[in-house]
Amino acid sequence: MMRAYAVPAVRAAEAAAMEGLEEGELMQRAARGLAEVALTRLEERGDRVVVLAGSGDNGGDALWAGAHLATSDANVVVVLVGSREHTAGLSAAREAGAVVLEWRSGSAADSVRSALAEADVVLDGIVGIGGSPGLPDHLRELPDLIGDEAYLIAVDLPSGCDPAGLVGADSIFADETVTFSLLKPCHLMPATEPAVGLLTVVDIGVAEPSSTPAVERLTHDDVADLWPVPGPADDKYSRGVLGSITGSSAFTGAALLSLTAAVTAGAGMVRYVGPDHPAELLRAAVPEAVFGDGRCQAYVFGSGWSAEDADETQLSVAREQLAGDLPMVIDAGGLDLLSAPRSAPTLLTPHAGELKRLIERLDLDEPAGVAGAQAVADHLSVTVLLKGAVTAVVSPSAYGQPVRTQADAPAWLGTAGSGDVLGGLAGMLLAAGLEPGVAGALAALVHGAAGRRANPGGPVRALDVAHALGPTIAALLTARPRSQ
Ligand SMILES: NC(=O)C1=CN([C@@H]2O[C@H](COP(=O)(O)OP(=O)(O)OC[C@H]3O[C@@H](n4cnc5c(N)ncnc54)[C@H](O)[C@@H]3O)[C@@H](O)[C@H]2O)[C@@H](O)CC1
Repeated sequence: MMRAYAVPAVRAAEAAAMEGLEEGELMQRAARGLAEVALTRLEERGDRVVVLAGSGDNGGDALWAGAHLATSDANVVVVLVGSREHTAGLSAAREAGAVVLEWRSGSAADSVRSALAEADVVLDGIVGIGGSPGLPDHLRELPDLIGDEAYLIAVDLPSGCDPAGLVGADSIFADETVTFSLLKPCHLMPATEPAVGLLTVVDIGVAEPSSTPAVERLTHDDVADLWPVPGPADDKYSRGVLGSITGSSAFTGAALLSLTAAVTAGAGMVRYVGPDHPAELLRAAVPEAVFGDGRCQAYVFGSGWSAEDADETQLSVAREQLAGDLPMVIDAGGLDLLSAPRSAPTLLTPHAGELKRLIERLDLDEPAGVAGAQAVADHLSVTVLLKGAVTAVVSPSAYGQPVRTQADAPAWLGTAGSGDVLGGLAGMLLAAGLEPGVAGALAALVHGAAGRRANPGGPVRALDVAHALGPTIAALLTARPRSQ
């Protein structure tokens, strides 16, 4: 499990770690760890380093690391970009032989431009967790000035990223981010993670807070502890029966993909509710399915139909179940049916466009992203799984749960029908008794992993992803035994 903590919790943990240490010791540890990483990255690249140093302690880390690098014979140019700088760090860098330039306002001098264009490694110490979203105005052109060959290491976080990870803004896009002991939300959130690059954690001795993290991410090692593995006393009913109200005459494939995913991922049983056209196809393609409504432990509905042209039986079963108390995954067209809070466990699975529509229909204030998903989750008392390259699972604030994010999927998974597979998979997990937050995160992880396994390094079709679920789950379950 990866956990990221909000800035106040990080600051409190750092303050606790500093008690009993000499002043500046944490910064020294951070700078040494950072310099070690930079030295390794320099090995095959050259010896020219540019240190971009801002006003705060983040700049201090970068300056001290610059001093270490200069002592190790790197050719270091410091560029001071803030209104002031960490005095001791700057003196150390100077004494170690670094050249010091300034770019505090306006456009960059030629000396700064050529240092940036020729750098082998750039350390971004402009701003860290004390920063607000966006680069300072005068540094907007900075990303264009850094040579294509340079390896860009962000100190703690890429400057310009919202530390909370909620707002996308102009920022540095790093090849690697070196952070210290604790992850921050921006490292794992959809709006900011793309700027982070490879994430390296240097342990500087700050202990993990005991408070709830702001963001959590499941890793492959967590799957065995969470996946509903049947025991000898189980049968198809106790394992969970999923009702799938998916597909339509126009979108027959959505039903096929949803059911195939649920069956392949290990549903005890799947009941299909829908018109003849997908049903005939399903009788041949998913012989395990049972047709017509009946006793279920959870439902998935909405994939492959819209509320305007859905089949009448589908609509009436969906509406009846919506008013009932069974867990549900609500996908695609089904999202239009929900306007009032639901007390039973509910997982909505919109993509960004569907979330935007939902926010507009519900007349909520937040525009989009994780904040938008949170507003919907709070308004409807549901868990929202916002699909994307980084998928976020957001539960109502009252639950006190962290935002869960997963980034397991190759970009090839952005293909028609992929979401139908995810819906069937998540539905199967709800039917097995998992709560929506865990079911959503686990489904996103397994879906992404199956997307890789279906055709490593190349394009995938959704049906292959659904077929890859069984072997993917087996591999995840057998890679590490369940904890006791
Ligand atoms: N507290 C500690 O013990 C440790 C702190 N560390 C470092 O300290 C950093 C936090 O230091 P600070 O609290 O000084 O904060 P920062 O270094 O992130 O920066 C705050 C400074 O940047 C300015 N600033 C804010 N937003 C800006 C923006 N968008 N553009 C430009 N300037 C902006 C502020 O006016 C302030 O001067 C961490 O990210 C980490 O790198 C590390 O040394 C590890 C130990």
